[in-house]
Amino acid sequence: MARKFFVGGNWKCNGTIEGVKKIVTMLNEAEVPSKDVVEVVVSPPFVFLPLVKSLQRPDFQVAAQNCWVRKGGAFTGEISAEMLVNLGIPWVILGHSERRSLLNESNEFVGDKVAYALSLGLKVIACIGETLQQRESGSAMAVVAAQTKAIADKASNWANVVLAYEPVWAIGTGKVATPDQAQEVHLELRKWLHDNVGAEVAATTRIIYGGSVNGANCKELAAQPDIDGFLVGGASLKREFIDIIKSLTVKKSQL
Ligand SMILES: O=C[C@H](O)COP(=O)(O)O
Repeated sequence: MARKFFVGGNWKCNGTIEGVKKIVTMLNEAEVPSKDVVEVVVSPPFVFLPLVKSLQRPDFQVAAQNCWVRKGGAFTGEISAEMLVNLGIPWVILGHSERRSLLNESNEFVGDKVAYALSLGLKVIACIGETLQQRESGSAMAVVAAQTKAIADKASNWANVVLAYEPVWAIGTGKVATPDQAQEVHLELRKWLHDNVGAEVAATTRIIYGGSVNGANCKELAAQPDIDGFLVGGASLKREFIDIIKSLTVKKSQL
């Protein structure tokens, strides 16, 4: 089964009502491949989710940027997975490196979150990635394997998981991984899934890349055989996000 190209736009902690409306209008007017070819999911901050969902074109979907690890209740400031389901939000980003590093989310905590969100029927963009220090010390693959294992240990339904490889050193830095660097990790991750979860999951799970993706570098990355799309930060707030949505041409493996 072919893996459908996936492009996520993570707006992070940005936006105003006016700004959000402008981005949605820009995306609504864009000519892009059909949803049978590319799956587009934009992730505004929680407070703008209903607005974006109500204004956005029907072929695009929305994602929350986080949710609580268990059933909601007395957890001031948190948003529960149940609430996302209630609002009809189909996707949630979990384990983003900004949450792992700034809010001390551990591998196990992220694994629990992924499992709980999946158990309620949400689809999950699960983020993993190594720091520069970890890459330079040669432990990049061990780090992403441990992060993936914490998810795999608890995840029930891989059909609803997109794995986002986001090297921390490439996030918001303008320092994108080279297509070869990204492909190398994606291929290793697919092998890890094959050996530890199963051949079917390895063949069908989308592994997307994030970290300084923009309109200029997206095509070469998208041509790599194991890069199944992108999770885009800064550029998802700009017109070039449309170029990224359209970046899938012919895979290197198909040439
Ligand atoms: O979730 C998106 C990533 O953090 C990438 O962000 P960036 O495209 O601004 O580097």
